[in-house]
This record gives sequence, structure tokens and C-alpha cells, in this order.
Amino acid sequence: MSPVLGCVADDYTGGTDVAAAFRRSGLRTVLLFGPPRAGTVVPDSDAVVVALKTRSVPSGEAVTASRAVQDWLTGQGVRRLYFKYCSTFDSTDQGNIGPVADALAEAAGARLTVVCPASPEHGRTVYQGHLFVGDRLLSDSPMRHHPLTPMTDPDLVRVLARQTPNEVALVPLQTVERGVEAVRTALAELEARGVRHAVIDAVHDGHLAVVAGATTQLSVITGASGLARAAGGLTGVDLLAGGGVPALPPGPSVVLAGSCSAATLEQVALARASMPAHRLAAHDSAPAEALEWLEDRFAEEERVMIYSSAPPEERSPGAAAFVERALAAVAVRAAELGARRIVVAGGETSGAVVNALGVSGAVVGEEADRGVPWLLTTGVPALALLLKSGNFGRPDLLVRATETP
Ligand SMILES: Nc1ncnc2c1ncn2[C@@H]1O[C@H](COP(=O)(O)OP(=O)(O)O)[C@@H](O)[C@H]1O
Ligand SMILES: O=C(O)[C@@H](O)C(=O)COP(=O)(O)O
Repeated sequence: MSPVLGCVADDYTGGTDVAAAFRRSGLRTVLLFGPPRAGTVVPDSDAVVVALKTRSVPSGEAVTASRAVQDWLTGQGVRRLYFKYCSTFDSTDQGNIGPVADALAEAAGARLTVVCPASPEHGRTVYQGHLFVGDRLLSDSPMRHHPLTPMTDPDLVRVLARQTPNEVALVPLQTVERGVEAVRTALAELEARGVRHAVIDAVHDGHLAVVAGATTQLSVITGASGLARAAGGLTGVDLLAGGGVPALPPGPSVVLAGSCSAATLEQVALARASMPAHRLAAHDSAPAEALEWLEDRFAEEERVMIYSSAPPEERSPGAAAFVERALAAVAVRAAELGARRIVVAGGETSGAVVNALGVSGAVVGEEADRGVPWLLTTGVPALALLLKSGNFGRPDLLVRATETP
């Protein structure tokens, strides 16, 4: 049977988050990393998520890669497409949310799509088009200091309008509160007016259920894992019988933290007290020093951490790609040295690590924390991966994830 839902995610941790959301809504979910290779066979599933590393690349590249995945998913029989981006709307004035959403909608022949990044379980809510992180506007949250996509404007209509030539409008909470028919009518009116992107308010899961119910006729919808879960719950697929989560492979663990987000900084601080840790700085000999440290430690330790995570004043501007490459090289060496569990903090960092390891797909297992599922890789190397979005997870996540069962 063909999957009912296909999803393009703009980074690897976002892919795991949305895959966990589909899985929680009862869908058998397959997660693929990177553009599917020719001849990739998708196991019997209800949802297929393809995670790309397109959040911070030039927008033309993001469009081309996302469109190719859309065509591939269509070839797999998928009829509805979900574009997953970050619940904190990580993007710049050049994109990539607007250009990719435009391209996917146009290719699907859709005149209108919805933009709904609310993910209440992660504290992301949207009111009057303004994105909140917990009790703060996005622009007052630590996201304003993100190394790649600093978010300094909380008004999503305004943010998106800078990324697309098409019209952007709001469906306010007052309409969402009136239910599915009211939202359907509002969307039809916006479509008739020539609006391409309808930003929709939502502050709790009930609102997301309304948005999901009102958008079943749209071939492309966009958002974070909150709407994905609501949309997945409407597919009519029977809930999984449960079980079926393979055990984590035994063997040593390595934590690689490249995220500089607030939650990661707290998790790294706690993990430093529980395992040997090495700070990777951004200077020429740092990658070699990190590898040497790993080789020294790995023989005798069950878990180690290498991190570059740092608060804004301690970061090295312009070093993002250098740091990603260094952490990816450490991951490859750790796998060669016998690591069986690799825990990565950060979306871009996860992309670099997973690509370097040559992992192309995974079965989605239990969540260590909300939106952070264990992944058991398919093919070689056989690893348990935990790819943690920068802002996700309880403070002790890295410690728990590396405990010997
Ligand atoms: N000390 C540092 N100085 C500068 N950039 C860094 C440093 N540590 C990590 N980075 C970069 O910051 C980016 C963090 O992004 P990402 O991994 O997506 O984390 P998050 O999930 O928190 O957004 C990565 O590109 C990473 O290489
Ligand atoms: O939607 C979310 O918040 C996450 O799934 C996500 O995309 C986080 O990205 P990173 O913080 O870059 O890991």
C-alpha cells in the first residue's frame, strides 16, 4: 500500500521530530536522510519522511532539492505533502521557508497553502500571527542569537512576506476558535483573493486539530511537528498495536554537541558532570586534537562527549561549517572505534554527522524526550542515533541517552 503522507523536512532533527509525531499519531513511519537514491525501496508504511539539510543553504539549492523529493514521493504514490520546518520558523529574509513552500505548492498545482508552525507541546504558539516560545515572543527568546538563523521578528506574516513574492495573510485565532467550517471558509476566501500563504494561529492542540480538519483538501500543507501530528491523526490509519521497537544496540556512546541553543547549553553542562568531555574550539588544530582525545578516552570509557556548544560571547563567528565538519569527523572515527550509540545535539550538526556516517535511513523508535526519538539505522553502519533539536529535551537528556541499559 502506498504511504498516505509524504513529508519533506528541512533538517535532520526536524525530520526525526516530525517522524516521531507521525508515529505517535499511529502511522508506520519511515525516515530517510538526504535525497533518496535511485532504486530506494520504501518498506510498507503510512508516512515517509525525507529529511534534507536545506534550512541554511542558498534558497535555489533548497528549492531544487525539495522539489526533487516531492517528485520522488509522488512516484511512491504519496498524494499529500507536508513541508516541515522549524517550530521557531528558522529562516532568513532570503528563505528558505517561503521559496520552498512556493515551489512545492506550484508543482502540486495548489493555489493556497497553510503556514502553521505552532507546536504547543514544545511551547511554540502563534497568536495574531506572532510566534511565541514559551511566554516570550520569538524575538525575545534565545532564538534571536541563533548562529545561522537569528530570529528577530516575531510577526510571521511579515517574516514570510519578505521571503516570497506571493501574498501572505492571517487566519486569526478568533476564526480557528469557531471551528473547521469557519477555517475552511476563511481559506476559501483567501484563495479567491489570490493569497498563497495563510498563516494560521494556534495556541493548543485543539486548534491544530481544527486546522488539520480544515485543510484535508489541500495537497500541500506546512508547519512543524504539531500540525503534522494532528494531520497524521486524521488519516484513518489504525493505531499501531504497540511494541515492535527494536532494542538499542549495546556498546559505547558518544555525544556530539554543536548546538548553541539554550536547552543544549544546559544539557551539555549537566553531561560534563557525568562523563569525560572535550571542548572543540574553532582553531586549525582543534579537529586533530578532538580526534586524539577521542582515541585516548574511548578505549576505557563507556561514554564521552565532544562539544562546541557555547553562549554567544564565546562563539567563533563564521566557524559554523568548520565546527560541523570537525564533529562529523569525530562521529566517523567513533563509529570506527566501536561506538554503537551516537547522540547529536543540533539540527545542522546532525545533518553533517549523519551524512558523514553514510546513514541513509532509519526506523523510528521510542522517544527519549518529546520530539527526540531513537533511530535505528537501516543498513551499515548499524547504530542507534539520537538526533536532538537544539531546543528540545529535558536537562538530563544527554546523560540518560548514554546510560548503559
Ligand atoms: N563555538 C561555536 N562557534 C561558532 N559556531 C558554532 C559553535 N559551535 C557550534 N557552532 C555552529 O552553530 C550551528 C548550530 O546549529 P545547529 O546544529 O542546527 O543547532 P540548533 O539545533 O541549536 O539550531 C552549527 O552550524 C554549528 O557548527
Ligand atoms: O520544529 C522544531 O522545533 C524542530 O523539529 C526543529 O526543526 C529544530 O531544529 P534545530 O533546533 O536546528 O535542531
